[in-house]
Amino acid sequence: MATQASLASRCIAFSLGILIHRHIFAYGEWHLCATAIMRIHILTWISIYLIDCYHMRHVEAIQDSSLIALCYAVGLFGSMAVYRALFHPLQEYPGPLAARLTKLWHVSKCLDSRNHLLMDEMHKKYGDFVRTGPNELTIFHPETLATIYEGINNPFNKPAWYDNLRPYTGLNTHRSKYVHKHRRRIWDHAFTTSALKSYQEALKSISNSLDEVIMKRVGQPIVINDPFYWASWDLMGQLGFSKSFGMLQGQKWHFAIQMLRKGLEFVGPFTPAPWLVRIALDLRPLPSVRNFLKMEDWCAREMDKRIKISSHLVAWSVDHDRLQKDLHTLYGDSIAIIIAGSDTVAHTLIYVFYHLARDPSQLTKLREEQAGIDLQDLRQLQGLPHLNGIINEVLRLHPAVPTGGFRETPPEGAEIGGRWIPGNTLICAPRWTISRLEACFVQPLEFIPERWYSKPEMILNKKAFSPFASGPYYCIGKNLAYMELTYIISLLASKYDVQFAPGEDGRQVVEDLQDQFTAAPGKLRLVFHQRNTC
Ligand code: HEM
Repeated sequence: MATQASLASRCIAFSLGILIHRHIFAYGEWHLCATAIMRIHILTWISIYLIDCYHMRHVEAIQDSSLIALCYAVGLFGSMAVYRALFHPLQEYPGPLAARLTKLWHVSKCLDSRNHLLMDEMHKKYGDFVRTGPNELTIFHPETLATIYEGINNPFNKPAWYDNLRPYTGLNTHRSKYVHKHRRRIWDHAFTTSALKSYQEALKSISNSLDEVIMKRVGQPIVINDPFYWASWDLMGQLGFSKSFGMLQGQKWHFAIQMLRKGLEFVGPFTPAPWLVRIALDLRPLPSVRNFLKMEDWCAREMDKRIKISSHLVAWSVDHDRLQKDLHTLYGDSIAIIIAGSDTVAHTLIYVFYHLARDPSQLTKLREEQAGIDLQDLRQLQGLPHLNGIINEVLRLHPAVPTGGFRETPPEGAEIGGRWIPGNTLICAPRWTISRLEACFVQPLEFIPERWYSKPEMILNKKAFSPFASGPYYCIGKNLAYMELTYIISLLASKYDVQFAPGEDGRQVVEDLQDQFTAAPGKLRLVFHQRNTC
């Protein structure tokens, strides 16, 4: 009798697993409730065990409840696996079998945060359209970036990944187009031409501090990553919170930024599975997760002190008497300012100087076009073709956001690169591979700044170049980034010769690059020499 009851309960558990998949989990988004779902399942398991304890011995109760849980799991995950492998609308697209079944495949492959290399390998193996998740396509067709981003009324949506900062939501993470449009208008005030002009003084002062740091180490090997990160973070601290982090002055990392950079380490491996990010943030099992949360708190506290770029954002909430209501948005915005504005620029500077050290003729060309130019006049610098060519070529070969910037097709589906993609499919378009396609650039792996001004025939398809994205979510800091890059590169190029440090061959900076949504380059050791102007 007891055996029959146990068998019946296991059959019920198995069927329940299938039903829950087919009628509940197969619809809508569940990532935000991932921790609650996990807890409900564990509690149910414990409850079954306690009920069993009334009419069984302790060991039998454990066995029985575990078998019921196992049958339920087989029903649930079995149903998912059969549907994903055999009946899913993305069925026709090639890709690894494990990737069709679960995103845990992707997580396991990204433990070293080299998603850009993994995706490149997928492209070589499977072609332009690869199924990299149960409901995800990674598309390498040159048209993809333009299709998913461009156009004021672009129908593509931001997917679940952008909920990672919840409850905070910054400009870059609003998924509602309506809310984003409204917040973007407020942000726009901080990036007008006159606002950018008002940031020049801070930029020049921080660039001078950077110059002093390099000057002190002239003739000696220097890991250039540190000063470039310090400079870009100090500037964002100054603009975002009206307070530099003081890293260039102290020549050491600020604790909050150190926490942030350690915290970002968990973004790389967990990026493919937003539900896993949610569980990690709620349960805080890893030091990197705790660091990330500490950094969020720090940003929230600094935002309370507001000013400069932030002052434009805070002023609107104050004027509309909704400061308290907007706090989570303002905290999210402060995280957006410092992460989006600092990591990206430092990354780009590191690769610019990597290329200058590899090919000294680039420095010569930069100096030739500097002749007769007032290096303090940022407008003149922005018109220099070779300088801009170098920046664009670095952004092409080393995009600061190598694979991130995911989108979801609209519910009715969409065409990308001549193929119809079903609705609500997650689309990944890895810039790192697309901007190196032979179909789009002549000698795609070579560093040729001239292709951006005197050799346009070397660009076969400009749509493959989208380092700042485009359309309604394009990078609001693009002009600020060019302003920073042109000024800092010109200043250092005019004063120093640069070469690889003894024993440095430039491989580490490229090979150790980590893709953590924004990218973290490997170490680069350089030697700066004061320029001989005689
Ligand atoms: C080389 C420098 C930079 C690069 C390559 C870059 C790249 C990008 C990209 C690709 C996006 C779109 C991300 C997505 O779709 O999820 C983006 C968005 C954004 N960037 Fe940048 N960025 C740079 C510098 C900056 C700077 C200096 C700031 C200044 C605060 C900034 C602030 C932002 C913000 C706030 C967004 C979100 C815009 C929105 O959703 O409306 N970025 N950036």
